[in-house]
Amino acid sequence: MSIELKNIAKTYDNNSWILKGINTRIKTGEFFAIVGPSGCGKSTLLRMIAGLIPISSGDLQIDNHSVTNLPPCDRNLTMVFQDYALFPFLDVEANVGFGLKARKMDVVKIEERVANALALVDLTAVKKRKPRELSGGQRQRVALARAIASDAKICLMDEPLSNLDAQLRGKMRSEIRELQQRLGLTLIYVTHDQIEAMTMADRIMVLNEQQVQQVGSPAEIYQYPANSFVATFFGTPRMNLLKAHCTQIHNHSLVIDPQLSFPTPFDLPAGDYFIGIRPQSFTIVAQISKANATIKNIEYLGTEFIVYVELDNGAKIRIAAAKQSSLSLNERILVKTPEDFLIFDHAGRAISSMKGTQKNGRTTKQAVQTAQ
Ligand SMILES: Nc1ncnc2c1ncn2[C@@H]1O[C@H](COP(=O)(O)OP(=O)(O)OP(=O)(O)O)[C@@H](O)[C@H]1O
Repeated sequence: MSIELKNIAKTYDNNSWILKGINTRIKTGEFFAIVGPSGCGKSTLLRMIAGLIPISSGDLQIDNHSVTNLPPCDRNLTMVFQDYALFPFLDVEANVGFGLKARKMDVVKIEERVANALALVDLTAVKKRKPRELSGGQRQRVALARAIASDAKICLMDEPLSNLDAQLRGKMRSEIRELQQRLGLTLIYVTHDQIEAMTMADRIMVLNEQQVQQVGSPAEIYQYPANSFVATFFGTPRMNLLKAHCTQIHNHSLVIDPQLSFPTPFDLPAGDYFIGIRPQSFTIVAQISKANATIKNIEYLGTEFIVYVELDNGAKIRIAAAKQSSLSLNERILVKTPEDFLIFDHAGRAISSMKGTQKNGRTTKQAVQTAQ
């Protein structure tokens, strides 16, 4: 079942907008993540889709029919909450079958559906236990089983893994993804965790400052972020964002002074910009004669080092270095201009991915030069 959000907006007090102009179409069978920082309105949007709170303006359609004014029970969807919302006095089986019983479904049919759902999430052995007798991961699975048993084709999940430890979160991520695929669910998944969104979703909607910043596949969002907010929200460690200035240069040579200089393959008007560089895109050369930076801190992460570097102009950058690197604190190094970088205008809007880009085959007479 597809879901369409048409110009949806929300205000709680008729004064300030929590969300505005939210437009998107979620396709049948899609795993769609809604991501953004705390307080950006993710849960509000999900609750409006569920019908738990009213939509202030705009229209919500499921399979091309408006459901904006329908109660939750008529929207053919189910929801998994952050705290799982299990009844403590009911055992696992009764929790999973609760909604079906409330819908007055035939008892034999309920038993069959519950048994199937519990088998799918591997909980048959603990079906007589109360929620307090389960681990966090098992409680999470009961909530999943309840969603599965409802047989709704749309499932909404609000930070369902945030109460679990890192190891279990990793395991549950792939279990949820696998279930979603197997059952052909249209799944809308709210999280503030960019890694969760990147690893699970077919497409991601990034929310910030009341608005949609970008909708795209994980690869599109990572490689072609629409703006500097999206660029720095995704990726670990965070993308470096350096203030830059574009100057006219002469004789096709590039302005190097004082630090890194970035050749732009097309003309840019003179002015202020930001250069975005992933920490993995830098290379460091331990070459004291041409050094342009100093190592200020080194973090060992097992597979790589994160090296915190200060360029001689005072700009601070994060560099991901291979674990074989032998670098030491306060060492003078040469940071080379990376080939792979993004350019944003002064307001943070992406101008272009620069890797391999060449407009009209022309050599540029401009360079974007980092400034502090
Ligand atoms: N019932 C309410 N009345 C008034 N304001 C509310 C209400 N619920 C949420 N808000 C406000 O709406 C904004 C968005 O809240 P929401 O819970 O949707 O954000 P979120 O992105 O899900 O945050 P988090 O990741 O921290 O859960 C916040 O500023 C919050 O204070």
